[in-house]
Amino acid sequence: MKNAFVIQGGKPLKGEIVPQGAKNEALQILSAVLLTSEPVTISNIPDIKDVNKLIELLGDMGVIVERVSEDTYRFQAKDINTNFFQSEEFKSKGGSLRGSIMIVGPLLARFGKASIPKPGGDKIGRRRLDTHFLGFEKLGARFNYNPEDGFYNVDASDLRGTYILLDEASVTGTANVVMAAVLAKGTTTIYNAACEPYLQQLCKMLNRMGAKISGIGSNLLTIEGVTELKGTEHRMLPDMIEIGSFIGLAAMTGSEITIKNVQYKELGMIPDVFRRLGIKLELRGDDIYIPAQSHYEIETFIDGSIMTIADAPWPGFTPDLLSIVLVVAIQAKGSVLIHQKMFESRLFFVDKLLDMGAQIILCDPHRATVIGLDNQVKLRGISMTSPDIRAGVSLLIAALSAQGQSTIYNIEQIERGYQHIDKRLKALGADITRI
Ligand SMILES: CC(=O)N[C@H]1[C@@H](OP(=O)(O)OP(=O)(O)OC[C@H]2O[C@@H](n3ccc(=O)[nH]c3=O)[C@H](O)[C@@H]2O)O[C@H](CO)[C@@H](O)[C@@H]1O
Ligand SMILES: C=C(OP(=O)(O)O)C(=O)O
Repeated sequence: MKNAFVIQGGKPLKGEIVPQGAKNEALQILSAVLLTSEPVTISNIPDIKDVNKLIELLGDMGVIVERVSEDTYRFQAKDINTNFFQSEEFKSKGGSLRGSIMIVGPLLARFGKASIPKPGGDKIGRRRLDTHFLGFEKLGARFNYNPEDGFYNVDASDLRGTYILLDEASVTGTANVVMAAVLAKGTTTIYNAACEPYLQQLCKMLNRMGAKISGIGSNLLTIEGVTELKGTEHRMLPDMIEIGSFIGLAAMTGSEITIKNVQYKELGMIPDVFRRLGIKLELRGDDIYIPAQSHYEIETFIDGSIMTIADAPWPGFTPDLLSIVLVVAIQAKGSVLIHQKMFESRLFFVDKLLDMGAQIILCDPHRATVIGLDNQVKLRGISMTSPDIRAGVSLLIAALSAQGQSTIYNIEQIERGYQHIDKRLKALGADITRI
C-alpha cells in the first residue's frame, strides 16, 4: 500500500476549499446511534480512516448500516450481537482508534454491560481513561480492567442518576458519561463537564432523540433520565481542526485561500489565535478568506513580553491545533512560546522542523520557543515520518512551504483525520504525489 507523500514545495496555492465534517464530533455521534433501536440518519460524515473503522465496528456489532449518499448514513441498532464483544476481531478493531471508547456509555445505558479493549489513537503521551470509568461508577456501574487481555469491562443492571464532579474536563469522558446518564433512573448532574461544540452537538442530538439535557455549552450539565430514546437526523459541523490547519497552510505558503462554510460562530478563539500570529483573515459571509501574505508578525503581550500560545479545555485553545500554530510561527516575524499543557509527547516532532532549518528551542516536553524566520530563509525539503495526526499535517504544511522535495512517510496517521487530503490540496495547486 502507498504510504508516503512526495511533495515539491515552495509553490503558492490558490483557491477555495471546503472543510470536511468534524472527525471528533463524528466519533461521538456515531457512538450515540447505539442508544436507540430506531433509525438515526447522520450527514456530513467525513470519509476518513477513524470514522470508517467505527462505522465498520458498528456493523460488526449488528447495527444495520446503510449508506444513503456519499456523506450520509442511516444506522439502526435494533439487535446487537453481544458475542462479538468477546471476539479477537473486536479486540483488534476496537483497540485501533481512540473514539471507540465512546461506545461504552451507550452500551451500558441500553444493555447494562460493555467491554472495550484499551483504545488506540495517537501516541502523544499518557491518555488515561479514569474520568470515563469513575463517572460510570458514580452512576452505579462496576468496573474492572484486566491488564492481561487489555479489556475494560463495565457492568450495571441499574444505572441511577447522581451528582458527578468529573476529575478533569475530558472531552470523550464527558460524552461517554452523558450517554450513560440519559437512560439512567433519576437526575444526573455533571460538573466540570467538557463543553466544546462537538459535545454541544451531541447533547442537542440526544435531546432531539428524547433526552432531557440542560446546561448545554456550560460545564454544568443536568440530565433527567428517560426510559427510551427515539430516532433522529443529525448533520455534523465542519471540522474546526481542519479549518485551523488550512489557515496555517495559507499563511505558511503565502497563499490566497478561501475556506468555505466554516460555521464561524462555533470556532471559539481559533481565528483570533492565528490573528495573534499576525495572519490576516477576513470573514466573508460564513467563509474565511486569507489573502496571500509574505509577512506576518507575531504580536507581543500588552507589556511587550513574548507571546505564549497554550492549550486549555474549551473555550480555551484546542491542543489539536498547537502543532500547526508552531509550524506557522516558523516563518513569522517575532517569537512565540508554544506551551502544550495537555499532552506530554506532542512536541517532539520539532526535530524534523529543525532539520528543515527552523529556529526552535525545545525547552522541555511541553514547551517550545519558535524564533520566526520572517521568510528571510526558506525551509528545505527532507524525508521524515509522521508521528501523529496533527504533527503529520504540520509537517505537510512545512513541506509545502519548503524549497525542494520532501517525503513524508506513515501518512496513514494523517489520513485517519484528513479526508482525501492530497487530492484536495492538489486542487489548490499543491504538488503532492502518493508513493
Ligand atoms: C476522539 C477525540 O475526540 N479526541 C480528542 C479528545 O480526546 P480525549 O477525550 O481522549 O482527551 P481528554 O479531553 O480526555 O484529555 C486530553 C488530555 O488533556 C488532559 N486534560 C484534560 C482536561 C483537563 O481539564 N486537563 C487536562 O490536563 C488529559 O489528562 C489528557 O492528557 O479531546 C482532546 C482534548 O481536546 C483532543 O486532543 C482529542 O483530539
Ligand atoms: C489526538 C487526536 O485524535 P485521537 O484522540 O483520536 O487520537 C486528534 O484528533 O488530534
